[in-house]
Amino acid sequence: MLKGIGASPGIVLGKALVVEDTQLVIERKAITDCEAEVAKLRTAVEVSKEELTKVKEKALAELGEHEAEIFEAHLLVLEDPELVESAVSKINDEKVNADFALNEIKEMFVGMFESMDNEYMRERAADIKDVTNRVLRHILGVKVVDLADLAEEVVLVAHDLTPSDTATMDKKKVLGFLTDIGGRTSHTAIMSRTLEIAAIVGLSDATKEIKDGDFVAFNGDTGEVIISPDEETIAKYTKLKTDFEEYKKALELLKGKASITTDGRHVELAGNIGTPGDVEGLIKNDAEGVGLYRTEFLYMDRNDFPSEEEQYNAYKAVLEGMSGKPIVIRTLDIGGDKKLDYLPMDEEMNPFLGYRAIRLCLDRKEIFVTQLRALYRASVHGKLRIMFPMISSLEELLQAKEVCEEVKAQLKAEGIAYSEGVEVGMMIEVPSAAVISDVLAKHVDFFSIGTNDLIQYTCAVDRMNQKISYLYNQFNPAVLRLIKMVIDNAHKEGKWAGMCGESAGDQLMIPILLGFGLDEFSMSPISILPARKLINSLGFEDMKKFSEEVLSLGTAEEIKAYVEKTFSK
Ligand SMILES: C=C(OP(=O)(O)O)C(=O)O
Ligand SMILES: [Mg+2]
Repeated sequence: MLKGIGASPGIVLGKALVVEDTQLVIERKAITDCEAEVAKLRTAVEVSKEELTKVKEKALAELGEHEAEIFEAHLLVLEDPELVESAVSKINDEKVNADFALNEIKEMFVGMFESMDNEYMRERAADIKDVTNRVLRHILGVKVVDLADLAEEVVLVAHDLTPSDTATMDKKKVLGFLTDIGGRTSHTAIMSRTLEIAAIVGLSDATKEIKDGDFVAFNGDTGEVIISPDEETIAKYTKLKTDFEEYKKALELLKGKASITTDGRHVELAGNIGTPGDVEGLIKNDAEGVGLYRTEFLYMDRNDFPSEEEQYNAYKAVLEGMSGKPIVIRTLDIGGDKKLDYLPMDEEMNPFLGYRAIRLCLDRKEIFVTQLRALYRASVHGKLRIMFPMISSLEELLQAKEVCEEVKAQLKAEGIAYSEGVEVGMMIEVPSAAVISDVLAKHVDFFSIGTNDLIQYTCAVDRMNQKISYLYNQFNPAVLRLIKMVIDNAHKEGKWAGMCGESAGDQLMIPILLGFGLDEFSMSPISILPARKLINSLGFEDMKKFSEEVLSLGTAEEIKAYVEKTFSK
């Protein structure tokens, strides 16, 4: 049995597909039949082209133009005669095997592009490497795990999954994810919840312990994986799976119902998304709005900044897709662990404490202005709320708001329409902002508490570091006091307070947050109906008392135990 961190609920029984970075072994061989080697190369190129065309069409249909662009770039590389014909000449001139010839040409081009003083060209090197490796695998007969074209239903086992893996894979065939690294708030974990695919992350050596084709059973809630389970275990997991499916059916009945406590307090249950494509999941789960649209995904996996028009279209799609429900769109939160290939940044000792998010946007104002123009232009298509990430002082907030005013003035001068009703708010994820939230509340329409970062900054504990993850605890009394303070300060100024960190959708945190008076809870779409079920069963007045008791406790452990004891009833 393996134990990791339950990242996305669900009971899964299925066959494992271990996604490894297969090392290609390429040797120089003297050959006599050049024609046969050239044919081998050409066939492999054709097969790769067919594969890429299929993947591209699929990405275009399911995910949109931007995701499909990666594959278009790969196809262009294969269609470039320079690459393939150079390899053909090498086979004929030097009498060498096809894989060796292609690999040499690859190395030459990659070296050339990598040494160029141009970010875009350096990026091309990665495309050439990727696509030629695909061809090489075909020449060598190395099994290519094409996540977009899976033959049967599988449980993906990987060291980690990249954003392009999760973007391109065939979601209908993927029963679940098991990864070696990651925590509850890592990319794979967030993605698995968005896609509603059961997942366990942080398993340490799942890729070593689980062999390709092994039958596995796992529980995405508890983080337990059983490799080659016996009959009794299979029966147990099958029963759990049925129970889970019944629970999901009960949740279905809550669609269209209000999120209201037994004594009549309404709250808003919104969803967190990364791309316009995620709106479908929100509608399916009856979200009452979007509480966090992480726009950085628009900027990732590409060669240059997205244009104003491209951004406008993405924001418009979300606003329209949610038919007038409120949509909080967060301005670019890049830096820390989220890097852009085309935006070179200095090495930093502490990237999470460094040049990121609003700091970067205020410094590189042109990036910020383009995004804000797109946002205000899109505002006429729905109910937009703009939110700034990582604000740590009043000065930063005022500067960011000033840029909004400049953008509005620009649009007005150009005769471009925007809505006057756009709310402007900020995330509370830095302790200094929480501490002066009484002052900040006067200048915003709302706060949204980002516990993922607030916990790491309050407790000085890196949210990605497994070794100290025992210190990363949402029940930490210091964190809870800050949350309560922020909500109270918002309310004193007549503003609303929400939360878009992972804690907002946590069944053990919801009773406390409700008692603190949180107005909006924004979470992974799959957590919405379970949250509604819970809230509908709780009394606001009872939770107020309960949360006061929680605040009187001294340690995270005591608090967690107290919540568990109270709600296990
Ligand atoms: C929602 C948050 O932002 P992110 O997870 O994108 O850093 C947070 O910090 O809680
Ligand atoms: Mg954050």
